[in-house]
Amino acid sequence: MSVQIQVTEKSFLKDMKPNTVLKDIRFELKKGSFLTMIGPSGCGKSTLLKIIAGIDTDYKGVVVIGGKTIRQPGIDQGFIFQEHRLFPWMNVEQNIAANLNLKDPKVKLEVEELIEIVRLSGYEKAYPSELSGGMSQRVAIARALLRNPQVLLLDEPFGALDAFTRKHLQDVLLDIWQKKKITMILVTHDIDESVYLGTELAVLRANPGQIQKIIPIDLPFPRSRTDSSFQYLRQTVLGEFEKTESPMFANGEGI
Ligand SMILES: Nc1ncnc2c1ncn2[C@@H]1O[C@H](COP(=O)(O)OP(=O)(O)OP(=O)(O)O)[C@@H](O)[C@H]1O
Repeated sequence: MSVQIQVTEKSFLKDMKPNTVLKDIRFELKKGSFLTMIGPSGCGKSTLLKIIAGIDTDYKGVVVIGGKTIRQPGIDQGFIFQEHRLFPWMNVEQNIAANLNLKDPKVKLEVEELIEIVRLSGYEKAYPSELSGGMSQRVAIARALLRNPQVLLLDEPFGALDAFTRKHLQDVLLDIWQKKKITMILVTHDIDESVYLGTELAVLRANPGQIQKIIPIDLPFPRSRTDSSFQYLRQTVLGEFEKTESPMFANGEGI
């Protein structure tokens, strides 16, 4: 399903006055795109994601997913947070099924398939306390996928993980994206991650949050971080960062 986003204005109250956080954000994604989004802290990335998810409806504009105007959260918009938010009293398969009945053979089969896709076979009966952060995040991803979302929205999903686990989960996510052909929108603070995953990359600037540039990432998959074309795109993204004039970008690290 295609995604059309038009956020003409989003404000929050600050010191009793409206403070414009997002302004004139307009873009369209084709079905199966993978948009990565980066920008300085506080530029409104999470707010934009919540608007697309239908969690925040207090803004001027419209979000249309597959021809339907989004006015509330729904199963078409899966949302993955930085922390996994699993139920501690449920095991892996119960967490994935959540409010769906695991005794239903169709649900059970789909849960089993997803456990394989997110590479958690053997951990079906494990509880969140027995899982690493990366494993827990894979459970959260499987739970969202079971609802067959049109769009999967991911807010810094790997931000709390170590570099090795993060790289592994990036490949798991790409695998899911290729198998399920879901449109993905992922917010990250990591330039490498944004170039490694995205088919297009949006750089946002702050005060108010606006799109600085949308950069197409035309590299074939699987991608190699050491390729000169990868490095070239990384530099292009860095150049756009510097234009956002945040001192945090100056050393070329993550944001
Ligand atoms: N519920 C709220 N009430 C008031 N202001 C808010 C609220 N949520 C976000 N803001 C403000 O909106 C701006 C954008 O916040 P948001 O969390 O979307 O930024 P972000 O780009 O995701 O930041 P970060 O990269 O640090 O996570 C910030 O100035 C923040 O203080």
